[in-house]
Amino acid sequence: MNIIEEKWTEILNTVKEEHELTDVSFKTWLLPLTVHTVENDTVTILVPSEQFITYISKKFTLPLKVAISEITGHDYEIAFILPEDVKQDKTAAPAASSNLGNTAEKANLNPKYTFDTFVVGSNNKFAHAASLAVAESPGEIYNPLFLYGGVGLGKTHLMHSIAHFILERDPRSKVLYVTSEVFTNELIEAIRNGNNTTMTKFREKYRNIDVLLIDDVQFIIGKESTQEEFFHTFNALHGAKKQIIISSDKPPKDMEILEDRLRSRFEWGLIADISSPDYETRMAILRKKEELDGYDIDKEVIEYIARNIKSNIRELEGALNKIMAYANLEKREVNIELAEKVLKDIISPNEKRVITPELIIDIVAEHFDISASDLSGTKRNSKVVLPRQIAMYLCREMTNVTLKNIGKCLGNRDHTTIMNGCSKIESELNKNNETISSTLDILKKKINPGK
Ligand SMILES: Nc1ncnc2c1ncn2[C@@H]1O[C@H](COP(=O)(O)OP(=O)(O)OP(=O)(O)O)[C@@H](O)[C@H]1O
Repeated sequence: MNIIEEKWTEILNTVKEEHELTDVSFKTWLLPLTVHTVENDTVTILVPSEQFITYISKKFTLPLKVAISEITGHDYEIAFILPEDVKQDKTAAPAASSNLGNTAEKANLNPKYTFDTFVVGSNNKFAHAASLAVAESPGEIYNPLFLYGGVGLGKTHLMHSIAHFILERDPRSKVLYVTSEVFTNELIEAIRNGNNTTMTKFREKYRNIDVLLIDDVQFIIGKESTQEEFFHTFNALHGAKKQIIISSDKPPKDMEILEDRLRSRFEWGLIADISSPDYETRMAILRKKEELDGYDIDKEVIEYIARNIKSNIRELEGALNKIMAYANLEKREVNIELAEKVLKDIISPNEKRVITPELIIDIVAEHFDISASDLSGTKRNSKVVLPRQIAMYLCREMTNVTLKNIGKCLGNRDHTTIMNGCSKIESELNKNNETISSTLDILKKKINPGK
């Protein structure tokens, strides 16, 4: 064993300390690196993944060189090699330092969605590494970063993680996270006001930032003026080397009615997908949630959930929450019998999603960032009234449940209240209220992703 191999752990730890790498960066980039050869004063380092050799070489060549020199007292050149090129001795480009943005503003982020709480599995390994690379060097390497995957698989969680990471490193950075729904609604509002000031304000908000994260971009596709405005926003930010991160339910090539000029822009940077988690990842996610929420649950119960809920992590977490809520309410022990009882509506034998008022209420509440009990409660402020009417409307549209029973699920309201709520939404739709209609489209898709 040569001195570099002998001191490899110390070298990596020195890079970590001197460059203040977080544990997640250290684990993702440095720990997987191993010494391949040391010859002619060159250390060749084996990088396990092809996708990130450019990033690793750009980011870590110099720090590794310095750490090696400090620890061994001797200067070495650094080269990188991939497993498939081991015999061909292919090397990568030298390093450059990174440089983050400046001035202030905090985005609207969920504090729980960070890299630390994100479980990495084979389904999201690439998307996670791509997100971390962008978080570490916004605007520099992969621009835009386009994340895609099915409903509830962690796209939003990753986007928020990137935003938190950037803001933690540089609190002055202007980071803005919005759903495409918010972008569309603000644009509709600005156009509706019909004066230049509101449009100028809208443009200032979206173009005068360092990092724009736009979630669920599929919902702006086909909306002409939103697409047009987004195109110009994209160009302005990209041209100024500002980072853009986009999420969608499918890759740009499969977005049928996407304009070609936007499609090609979406494909400029890096496209990374998230697929459904395998059993081990589902177990790890449930374990993580158990740890974060301070639960102590029987392994059998966790395994039961992981075995039966396969394609949506939101549902996976929802199942655990439901069991815990039920156990608390009924003061019952959390065991497999309880899990089977509580989850019987979710876990149907043919795995078809059963659309119930409870499911609709949960999804509407989450969408509007309020609790399900707010929806069925008696509060009458603007934050809950519209979501409640929307929940009533969707329950009637998407289930065969009677008005009376919908009323029961929504805090024992009588059937005329439900009818009135539905009529309010219908009359908005008749007035071509685009905001409500796009919100309903999004919610229907969340409730019934297969449709
Ligand atoms: N790998 C993961 N580790 C831990 N939690 C995860 C992971 N992936 C998803 N989750 C959790 O699952 C839930 C749903 O994830 P998220 O909202 O990010 O999905 P999404 O892909 O954006 O869904 P949608 O298509 O509906 O917008 C969140 O509570 C999130 O924290």
